[in-house]
Amino acid sequence: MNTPAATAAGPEASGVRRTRVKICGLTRPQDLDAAVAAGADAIGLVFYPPSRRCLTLEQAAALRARVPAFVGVTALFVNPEARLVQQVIETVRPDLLQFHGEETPGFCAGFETRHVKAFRAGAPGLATAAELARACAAYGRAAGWLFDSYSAGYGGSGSGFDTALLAEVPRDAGTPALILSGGLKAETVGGQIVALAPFAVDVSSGVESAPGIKDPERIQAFMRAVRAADAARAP
Ligand SMILES: O=C(O)c1ccccc1NCC(=O)[C@H](O)[C@H](O)COP(=O)(O)O
Repeated sequence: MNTPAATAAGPEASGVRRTRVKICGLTRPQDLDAAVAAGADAIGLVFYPPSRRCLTLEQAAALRARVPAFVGVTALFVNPEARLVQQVIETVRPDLLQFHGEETPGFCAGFETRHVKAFRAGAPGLATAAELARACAAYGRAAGWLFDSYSAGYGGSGSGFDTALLAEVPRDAGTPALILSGGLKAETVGGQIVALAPFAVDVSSGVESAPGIKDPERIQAFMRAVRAADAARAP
């Protein structure tokens, strides 16, 4: 469960006043349009075959073509072959790669496209705040560190984690952006934003009616909750 525990990083730590939002695991054009219309900053496309949200290159390229200027596209992988990542880069042209598996820092940084490294908070080796902070430090070339829950599978599970584990994650200017994820929904995201001041939040299950099927009303409710929390913590 996501608990808005106090951490070393208070709402002022990042200086962020508008929390960025990524809607992840899109599979249908109408869901993409709904995310863009609701004001999402970025969308995520999954390239992990066991996932019910996994796309073919052709499906992903068709979705990508609908994304307007200034909305980012992120391609998600779990322990991929470099060849798949390269194919996605060439076919889909994502703005960011997002790695959810045990990819090494060198692998993640070995492509011309920048990346986000996802961490499963609470997993063996990432089960204390100090362990999580140490793991982040190894991925200093990432554009962002995304914190997800530790559950069966590698992500998009809809379950949260104890956010006290984020207490030692570096938040200095110039460090990778802190992206909060894992089981967020309209009812809970505001409290997390006020407590943790993440640079961005990332949601999939919490705006779905079924895996891979987004619900426009849940997307809108999620965006409203984020904006209300931003307003609540404005100076
Ligand atoms: O969506 C998937 O099926 C998936 C599979 C493997 C790795 C990552 C995956 N999704 C990641 C995300 O959707 C988000 O980054 C994050 O995990 C949020 O998930 P949720 O708890 O469902 O909001």
